[in-house]
Amino acid sequence: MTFAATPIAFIGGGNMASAILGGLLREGLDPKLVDVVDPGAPARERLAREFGVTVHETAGAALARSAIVVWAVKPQIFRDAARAAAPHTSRALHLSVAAGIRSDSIAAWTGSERIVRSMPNTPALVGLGMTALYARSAVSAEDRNVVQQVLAPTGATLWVPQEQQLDAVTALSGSGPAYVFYFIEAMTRAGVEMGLPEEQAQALAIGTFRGASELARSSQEPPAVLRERVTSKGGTTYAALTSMDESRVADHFVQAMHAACRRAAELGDEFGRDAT
Ligand SMILES: NC(=O)C1=CN([C@@H]2O[C@H](COP(=O)(O)OP(=O)(O)OC[C@H]3O[C@@H](n4cnc5c(N)ncnc54)[C@H](O)[C@@H]3O)[C@@H](O)[C@H]2O)C=CC1
Ligand SMILES: O=C(O)[C@@H]1CCC=N1
Repeated sequence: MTFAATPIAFIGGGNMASAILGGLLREGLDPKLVDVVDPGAPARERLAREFGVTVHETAGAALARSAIVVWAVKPQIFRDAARAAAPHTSRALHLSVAAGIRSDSIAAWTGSERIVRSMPNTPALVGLGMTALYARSAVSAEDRNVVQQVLAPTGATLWVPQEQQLDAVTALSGSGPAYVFYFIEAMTRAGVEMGLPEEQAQALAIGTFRGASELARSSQEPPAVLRERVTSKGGTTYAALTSMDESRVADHFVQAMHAACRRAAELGDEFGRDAT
């Protein structure tokens, strides 16, 4: 199966659906093969206008043609959305992007075992996403290959062997772009406080993240060595990092990510199969 000729449905047409769909259409998927279900009129209008796909207010028989169903709804409404779509999607390969919702729940709601859970991130919008994938045992090598093709236009993919590891991925790369934006905001604020115009401070902060990321990615050295190379003894970086260590910034940051990981697991409990 080549994805360019594969009918595909999206349940939920928001940020993540748009990122994946946009990538697929850029790579040559025919928009006539795409159905999107979203009860939100503005989302439907935007998807039809931007992508030329077929939009539906509710799930129905039109979904029966789809070989792949991408679940891109919030965890809180996954169960209701799944119950509405399940009668029409029993033959499909299911790909979920929802945080926390376990594949046991998705299997119970859809009546299917062909389920891949994924955790993408929003840089998928510019083709630089990081997506981790977990497949249930019923998923064939060919299905895995199809999922990788579907996500390839959004960036890099990797498989994790244990479903629980997706909670860690969620805390790391799923939520991670928000941490980077948080640091960009803080660095910009500091630049302004120290006398720079906001526009320049923000450009310097964004460019620094971009350059440092590329350096870390392309270098043979680990990030700790690259950090040490910036840090002259008794110099400015040393002053900043000493202040961060005194405030235990790294410890607090690690704790914050544990909170995100715990929340991912809680979402699975709160909104999963056994939730009341
Ligand atoms: N935004 C992010 O950075 C990431 C989000 N995710 C996951 O992706 C999923 C979707 O998140 P976003 O796209 O950011 O949310 P979003 O709010 O942009 O999109 C969700 C869409 O679902 C629609 N919807 C509501 N009820 C529905 C129903 N019954 N049937 C079909 N569609 C319905 C909404 O109208 C909305 O357009 C979530 O489960 C989230 O955990 C995963 C990785 C990163
Ligand atoms: O904040 C969230 O719950 C979702 C999952 C990862 C990024 N956004």
